[in-house]
Amino acid sequence: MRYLVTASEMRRFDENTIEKIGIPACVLMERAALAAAELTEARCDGRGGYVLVMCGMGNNGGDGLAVARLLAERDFRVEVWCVGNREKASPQWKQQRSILEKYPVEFTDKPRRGDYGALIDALFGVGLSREIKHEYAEAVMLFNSLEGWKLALDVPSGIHSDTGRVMGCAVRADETVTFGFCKRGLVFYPGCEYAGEVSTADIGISERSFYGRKPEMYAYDEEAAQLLPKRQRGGNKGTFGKVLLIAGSLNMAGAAILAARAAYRTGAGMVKVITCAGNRTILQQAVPEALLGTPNELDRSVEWADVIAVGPGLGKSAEALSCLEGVIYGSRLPLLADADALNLLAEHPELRAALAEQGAAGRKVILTPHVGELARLTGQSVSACAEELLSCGIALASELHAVVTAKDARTLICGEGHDVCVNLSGSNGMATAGSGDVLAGITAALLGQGMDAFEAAAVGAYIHGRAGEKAVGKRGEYGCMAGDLTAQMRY
Ligand SMILES: NC(=O)C1=CN([C@@H]2O[C@H](COP(=O)(O)OP(=O)(O)OC[C@H]3O[C@@H](n4cnc5c(N)ncnc54)[C@H](OP(=O)(O)O)[C@@H]3O)[C@@H](O)[C@H]2O)[C@@H](O)CC1
Ligand SMILES: Nc1ncnc2c1ncn2[C@@H]1O[C@H](COP(=O)(O)OP(=O)(O)O)[C@@H](O)[C@H]1O
Ligand SMILES: [K+]
Repeated sequence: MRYLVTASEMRRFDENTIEKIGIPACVLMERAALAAAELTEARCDGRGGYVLVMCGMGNNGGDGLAVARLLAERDFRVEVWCVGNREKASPQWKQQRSILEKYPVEFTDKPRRGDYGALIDALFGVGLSREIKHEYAEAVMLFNSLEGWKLALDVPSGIHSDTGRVMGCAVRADETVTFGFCKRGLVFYPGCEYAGEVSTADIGISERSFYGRKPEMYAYDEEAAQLLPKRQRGGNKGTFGKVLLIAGSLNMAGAAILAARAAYRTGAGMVKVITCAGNRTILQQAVPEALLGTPNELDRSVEWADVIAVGPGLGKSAEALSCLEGVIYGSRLPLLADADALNLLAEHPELRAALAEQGAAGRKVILTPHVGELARLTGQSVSACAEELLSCGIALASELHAVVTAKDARTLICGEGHDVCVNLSGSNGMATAGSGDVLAGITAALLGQGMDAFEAAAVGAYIHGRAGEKAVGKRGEYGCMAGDLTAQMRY
């Protein structure tokens, strides 16, 4: 698990480290600079050569000046390019600048070479507070146009460290070395594309610096796959969760097939699909392992199940609505609502209120909206929801007392009383119809195996993304279809 921090959280941890723990700010800066200098040396194969360091007037620029010094000591030929008004330079910047006087570096008002081995961006870090304009924008553009390996210190200049947005223009780096904790903007689009490969350097700011207030966002790495529910050796198909899937409508059998397969491939003991009569033959052929039922046997099926997933390809017919009413009013089983179940909830405030009441009373509920569904549920525009996925996800989770998997290229898992989990696995080859149905099946299966709703949603999103990465590895970004995801699932 890795923390993802905002600029203000990072500032708080910096201050705690300096003021409460007592590590001087210059020590932190020196350690940051050392990490960057070592990375630069490794990437330049110890060959020396010309290095350009572009520095702003804040502490990010101060880091840059310290890196310039360390590289000059390691036989690099260093050019330092300072951009901005010196009168506004930070105290640490001034200190680093005066130390640098004694070292053999060249100060330039504009880079003139075409053969830099490395270019270091230390214009702005977490202190970027507005759009980049005028001389700064020109500097960023010129920096980007130069050839050579580019390293950003802390954050590529111009990327908003909390959101990943481009503030006017931004440095395109090959690598970013971020200090202390990974900044949120380095994992969100488009920031992650500007950052290149990201590494986090330990500069002496650790969990010790939290002082009771830890970061509010994190992401799982590989370890998420280890969080799958343990499979009892002596178990049988009844032990591993009976998933009731209410999915598919006329001409939409595929959603039910994908979700059912995904649930089985995530360890569900039994999957029963309630779908319209017209889908029976195709479902039985495509997923012979699934049990089948019709909407008029809903009550009996609910009694049989351990978990209910409702919505993929369901449509919004009267029959679909009555199924949704049935699983809300007629059951307190863990419930996952996806796709058309969400669209129906958006149109039926009484159902939504009932679900909220059940969530408050402890029913495990997961909603898995994509941005369009979130827009219907929140009454905002699709573009507003895409821009504000985090606040929309948090608001919906707290209104319904539910876990919300707000799906996008970076899916956010939000739940009352939980920090936000960002899913970092996945690939753009998954932007293909039916990927969401696979996620619904995976998450429902985890819920059916007894996982806590938040963990089921977070681990589900992670393994879904991993399946997508493997499918894309096999079929390519263009060739990947949702069915390839279930084929690649292996734990
Ligand atoms: N604290 C610590 O102990 C440690 C901190 N560390 C390092 O410090 C970095 C944070 O430093 P920071 O807070 O000084 O902010 P930074 O990113 O340099 O930018 C501020 C400067 O930019 C300016 N400015 C902003 N936006 C602008 C715009 N659009 N256009 C033009 N100007 C703009 C702003 O000017 P102003 O807004 O005041 O006009 C100010 O001059 C952090 O990322 C890490 O690298 C590490 O050494 C580890 C220890
Ligand atoms: N570029 C991407 N990177 C990672 N995951 C993606 C990307 N694009 C789509 N996905 C994932 O694919 C799934 C698409 O779901 P959804 O939009 O509901 O599809 P559908 O409704 O067609 O089944 C979501 O889980 C989303 O996070
Ligand atoms: K930077």
